[in-house]
Amino acid sequence: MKLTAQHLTKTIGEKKVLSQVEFSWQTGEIVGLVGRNGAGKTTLMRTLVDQYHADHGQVAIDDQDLTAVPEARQQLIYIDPTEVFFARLTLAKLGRLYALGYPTFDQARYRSLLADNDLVLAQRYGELSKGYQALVVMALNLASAVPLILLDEPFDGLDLFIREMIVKAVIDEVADGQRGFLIASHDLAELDGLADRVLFLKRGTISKTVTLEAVRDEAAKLQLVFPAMQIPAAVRQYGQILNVQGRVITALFSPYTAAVEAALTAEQPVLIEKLPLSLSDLFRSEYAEEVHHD
Ligand SMILES: Nc1ncnc2c1ncn2[C@@H]1O[C@H](COP(=O)(O)OP(=O)(O)OP(=O)(O)O)[C@@H](O)[C@H]1O
Repeated sequence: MKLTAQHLTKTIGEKKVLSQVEFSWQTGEIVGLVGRNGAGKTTLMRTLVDQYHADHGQVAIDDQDLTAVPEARQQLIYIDPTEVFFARLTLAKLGRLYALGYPTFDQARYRSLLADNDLVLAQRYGELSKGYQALVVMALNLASAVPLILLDEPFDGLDLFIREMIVKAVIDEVADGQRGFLIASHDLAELDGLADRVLFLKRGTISKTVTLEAVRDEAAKLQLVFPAMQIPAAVRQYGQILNVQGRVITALFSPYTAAVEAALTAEQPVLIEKLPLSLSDLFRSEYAEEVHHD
């Protein structure tokens, strides 16, 4: 099953929050969604499920346009625990509520997921700590048995063990290819190990899509020191400077080809060393220019 978003545009007040957003995502895939604060990640999720009506554009699941075939939305879930009703409801009531919206909802699985974490049906959502609230949201997502699951900041404020539980649940769920996750997160380290592909949201649109494995094959993060104090032109021409400390330059070269390597070697570096390339480096490189402009 595949979700396709095309030309999605959403203006809120005077602000064009989303502009011509295009991407696809399918079951079996874990896709990360990253962007700076206010980039529009939550708005994108809300627009995908029609909580916000798009001004333009389409969202389709397989070949079914969600506006023309609204029941196809039951293949897609976005739980927004900031909705006011959440806090006052018991976990039992939340289960019943989601079972109304999602006919596939499995009450037995919901109860068992809660019990695994010592959560009791009579407890009110609003009385739980942040980590346990996150586990309830995950239990609702999984019990809904919906193929395409949107997670908005699922790791925010969670301790290591609860984070690991959520990561494990996501990995287990995609293993048989029946489910897919789109995860918006600022936890780049967590997404790095988890996402197959990462969408970068910038100025309201998907500015870049990165398959982490592919980028690690074709790009290189290098630490460089040159005899002269000045940064050689080749570094600026082929690379994106991530950091300069004294004479030590850290830069990202994407792609890192034989020609780029030759151009750098021609500058007779005193040090040229490959460093592990992380999602944080790609994030820094993608948004560096915005930071300088702020
Ligand atoms: N209901 C709303 N009313 C007014 N402005 C809104 C509303 N929803 C979103 N926005 C604006 O849209 C922009 C994008 O917000 P959004 O919450 O989607 O960003 P985000 O990428 O999820 O941010 P963060 O990482 O900080 O959570 C912001 O400028 C925000 O103020």
